[in-house]
Amino acid sequence: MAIDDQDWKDEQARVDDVTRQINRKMAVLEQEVGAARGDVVGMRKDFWDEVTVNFSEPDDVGETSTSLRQQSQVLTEIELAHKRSSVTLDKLRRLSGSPYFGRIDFKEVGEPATDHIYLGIGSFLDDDEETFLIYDWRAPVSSLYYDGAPGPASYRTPVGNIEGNMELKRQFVIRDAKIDVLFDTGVTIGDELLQQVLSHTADNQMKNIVATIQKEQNSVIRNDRSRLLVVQGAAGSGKTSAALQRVAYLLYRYRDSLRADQMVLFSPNSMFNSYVSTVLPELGEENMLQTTFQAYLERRIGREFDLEDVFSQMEYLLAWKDDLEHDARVQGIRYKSSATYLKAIRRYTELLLTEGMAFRPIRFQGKDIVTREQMLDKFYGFDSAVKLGNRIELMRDWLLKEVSLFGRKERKEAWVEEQVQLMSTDDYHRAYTMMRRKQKGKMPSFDDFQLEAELAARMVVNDWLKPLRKWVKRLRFADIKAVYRKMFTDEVLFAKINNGQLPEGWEDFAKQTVSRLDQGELGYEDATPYLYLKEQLQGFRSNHAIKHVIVDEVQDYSPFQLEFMKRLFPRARMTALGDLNQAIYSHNSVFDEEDPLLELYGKENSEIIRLTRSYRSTYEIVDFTRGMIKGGEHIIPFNRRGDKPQVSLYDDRESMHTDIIRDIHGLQQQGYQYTAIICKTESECEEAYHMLKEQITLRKITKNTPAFEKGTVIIPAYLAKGVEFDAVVLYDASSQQYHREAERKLFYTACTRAMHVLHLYAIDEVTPFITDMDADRYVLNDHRG
Ligand SMILES: Nc1ncnc2c1ncn2[C@@H]1O[C@H](COP(=O)(O)OP(=O)(O)OP(=O)(O)O)[C@@H](O)[C@H]1O
Repeated sequence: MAIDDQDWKDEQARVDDVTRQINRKMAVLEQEVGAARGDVVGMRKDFWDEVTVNFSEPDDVGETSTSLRQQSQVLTEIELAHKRSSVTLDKLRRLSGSPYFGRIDFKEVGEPATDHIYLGIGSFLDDDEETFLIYDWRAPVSSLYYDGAPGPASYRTPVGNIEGNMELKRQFVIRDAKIDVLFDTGVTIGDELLQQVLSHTADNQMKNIVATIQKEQNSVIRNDRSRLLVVQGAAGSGKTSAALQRVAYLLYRYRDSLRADQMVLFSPNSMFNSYVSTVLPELGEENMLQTTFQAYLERRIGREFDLEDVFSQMEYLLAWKDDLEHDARVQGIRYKSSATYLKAIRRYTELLLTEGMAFRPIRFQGKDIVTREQMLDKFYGFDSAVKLGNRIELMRDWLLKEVSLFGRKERKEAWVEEQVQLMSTDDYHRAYTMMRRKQKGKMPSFDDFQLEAELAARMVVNDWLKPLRKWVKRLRFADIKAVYRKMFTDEVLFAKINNGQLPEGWEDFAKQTVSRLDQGELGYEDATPYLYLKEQLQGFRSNHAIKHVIVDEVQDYSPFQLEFMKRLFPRARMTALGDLNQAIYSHNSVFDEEDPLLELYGKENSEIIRLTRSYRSTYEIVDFTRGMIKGGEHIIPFNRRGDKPQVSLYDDRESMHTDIIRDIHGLQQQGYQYTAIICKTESECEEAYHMLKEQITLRKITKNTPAFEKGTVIIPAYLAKGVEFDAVVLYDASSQQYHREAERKLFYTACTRAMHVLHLYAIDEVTPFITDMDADRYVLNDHRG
């Protein structure tokens, strides 16, 4: 809706006024912060002058500690005030150039006047601290802006619903305190503004979207009812964005009881972690904890095995060979990621209460301290009601005692005497000091030589037994690897724990599992089950401090892994975001079957929100990509226009490379700063990189790349998950590379990374994922002879 000149002038006058007030407040705060900083530094320096330190009499000691406590309290208060002022100052700095982005006029039922509510990324009060000149976008009243249209409207507050009438909804773009764009709008947050925002080029970090949050995204952000919130959304529908604004919202809404370090985000890889890490600080909030599931597995079992990571597994599976070994591995992966396997392991642990446990004997220099049989006798000698975890703990205490008894006897052995002779002067001095301490100042006597030698022997034995004790304390005597391995060597046992039957392909994948274990390796598909079994035996390690877990790209998790996470964070609520069409791994996905995710906390505690509008890519790119997946017609492209994707076909690789190089140069000239050449695998990236790197400046992205940076990159499709580029050049979209159904989602994921330009190159024949769709969704350039 057009705004008349007077309106524009009035609004600019208000911007000027608010900015003036912000700047004034900033000047005051800057002084305060400077002074407080001086106070803290001064206090720290003078700390000891201000307190009376006297330890000579008991009364003085009391007085001294009170004085110390008071001083440190004063210091803490000053520091806290300093921190608060710094945070406010940061917020004001962010507001000063662009104080707000929206306005609503709302007349509450029963109130005489209409309120003019201006929304920004933080709130700001006038000098009297009474009137809100700017409301925080997360305040209850702000939801009107995102959800309502002019007319009767209401919003929820902690004390109930407020009804009224929205008389106006206005949007602004303010830069350097000058209004650039101003218009009134209807239901949705103006398409015009979205057009502007979305036509910008990519950035090396994700941006906040608070000015243009859409209604359905707002329902994700403000949902605080369910234990589990599942967000299923198309590629580019704003799942990650909504999740991050949701964290900011929750931190605001529950600011008295929720801190950023009580929330954790599970990301698909570490590059993604860096990509999203600026959104919350931009919104004035501290970052939540960020990790990957892989990093967690590494930490828990990376020392026990040569642990395969999910990307290496992916490389193996994509280097597809039509052989039995490959098929068996896929069958194994599917089974091992299922909830059925989880139940089988539970049954197995029940059986272990009566038989089948495996132990490593406790030995020292070839001598048995406790044999395997003795350990089994002890383990199965406990009352049957004692749980596995408790038994292992009791075993640990018993074994430590046995090691001590053994050590005492060992002191008289000849090797100990030899070691005593070899002791360094320092060590001997240690033994001597220990002896004097025992004697409590008595005069040395003739027997002391005897005692000194005994203590030296004790020291030697203790030092030598230290690693063994540590090993016992870490419960390494429970041979979890053997217990896990046994499942795959005993088919009767396996059938028994698996509903009386062997899963399909068991013989083959069991052999593979055993062979890898014997080489000290653990496949990615075995990692979580192994850890689960380990925890069943040794007790679960759970994190009670975390109150909220956000799982991005949740389709990449198996039901097994999600169950595991639920146990890992027993007190947490979960937000799970994903897209069925981007489930690129071979394992079962939590999105595979009939919403197994909803079983996790029970349907009554779960809610699902679907996002169908796609914002990242132009209309033409979305129209093309949705043509390659089932149900694609439900994805609604945002109406930002661009060129149709170009598909170029060649006879040979050399001509294809020549054109790719020309294409990249052209894209650079057009000002696109983020361009990706996306390959299927890392090995394909490697080959292409060598062919292209002389002619274009190219950076190779691998699973170890920590941060997303500007320029032209070459990247395997599975690592491009979650991020976006101005232009995507899809390297080798030929039918030879992409034709198996299992590759469809990977191909889709790669293509949906493009914001403005999508160019695909192929040799001989184009993938059926493209040729099966209407030819008018793309432009074909056939360069074959
Ligand atoms: N309401 C919005 N206003 C402005 N930009 C938006 C909005 N929603 C999404 N976007 C933009 O769309 C792009 C895609 O968003 P995001 O990465 O959050 O989507 P996603 O659903 O997680 O995507 P994918 O599953 O494909 O990784 C981002 O550039 C984001 O800034």
